[in-house]
Amino acid sequence: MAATHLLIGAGKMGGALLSGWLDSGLIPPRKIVILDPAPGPQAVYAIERGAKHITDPADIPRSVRVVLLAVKPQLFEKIGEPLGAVLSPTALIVSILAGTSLQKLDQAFGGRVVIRAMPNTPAAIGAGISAIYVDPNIAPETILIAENLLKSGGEVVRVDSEAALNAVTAVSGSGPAYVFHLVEALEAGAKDLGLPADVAAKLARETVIGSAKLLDASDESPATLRKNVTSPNGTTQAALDVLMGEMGLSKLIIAVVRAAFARAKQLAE
Ligand SMILES: NC(=O)C1=CN([C@@H]2O[C@H](COP(=O)(O)OP(=O)(O)OC[C@H]3O[C@@H](n4cnc5c(N)ncnc54)[C@H](O)[C@@H]3O)[C@@H](O)[C@H]2O)C=CC1
Ligand SMILES: O=C(O)[C@@H]1CCC=N1
Repeated sequence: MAATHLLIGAGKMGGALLSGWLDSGLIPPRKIVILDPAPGPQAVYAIERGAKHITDPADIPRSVRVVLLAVKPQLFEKIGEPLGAVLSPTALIVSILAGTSLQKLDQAFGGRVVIRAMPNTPAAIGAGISAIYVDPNIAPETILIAENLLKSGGEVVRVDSEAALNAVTAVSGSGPAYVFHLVEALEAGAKDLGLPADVAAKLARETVIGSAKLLDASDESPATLRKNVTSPNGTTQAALDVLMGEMGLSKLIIAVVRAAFARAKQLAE
């Protein structure tokens, strides 16, 4: 069975998407080639099941038709053009690199169809959200191939400008880190009140997991679910007076996503 799909960079995000391909049965392992000098655990699992592992771009099979590019943006500067020289001229390139513009990608992969996407790590368990931007001239069947690569990791939305991908990166690409830090912060708050470390960690973790599951299962908005916790003049009200006050979380999160957005734009320069 000739390999058709190439993953370049099988680290945290490339590996997460690779897990989705295998778990959903979208691509059989024998059709996958992994180019990475130090593949992560999901890639090792795929290689054990028949995916081909290479470390030299010269070994990329000519049969490869679809490429998922998932190396660090800084590395792309070095390996982009050499890759362009060896890939099939008809290969479709899907790039998940933060802030790496289509213009830069086209310089390396000129003549090939290139689609930019921004996934997130919950894709590893099929609970991700990805956004893609596609040039309006790209054929629907080609777009479908790119969407399917991401759909095995969760939901996919389309944005209508390349610039919007930098905002997506700041919100959902980096977003899981904000939520995990919320767990860390809640744990710190629990310890500050004198709870034992193991109890603090469990309370924080299960509160975030349970709230996310409730949000997922409920038809109510996040605002209604928040109000459902809040008794007039009760404890939650006292907390929300701080959380939603003058220097509250909304202002902080707006500053947070703006910082990520600025960095994504900087990477594109
Ligand atoms: N981690 C995340 O949550 C997300 C990451 N991204 C994007 O995904 C890309 C990868 O990020 P991570 O997976 O976090 O990084 P990572 O460092 O976990 O993975 C990068 C992989 O590239 C490999 N690599 C190094 N040199 C290579 C070479 N010459 N050829 C092929 N592979 C090589 C490394 O061994 C590593 O396995 C970045 O461009 C990032 O912007 C996008 C969305 C979310
Ligand atoms: O931190 C980063 O640059 C990448 C992009 C989105 C999540 N991780």
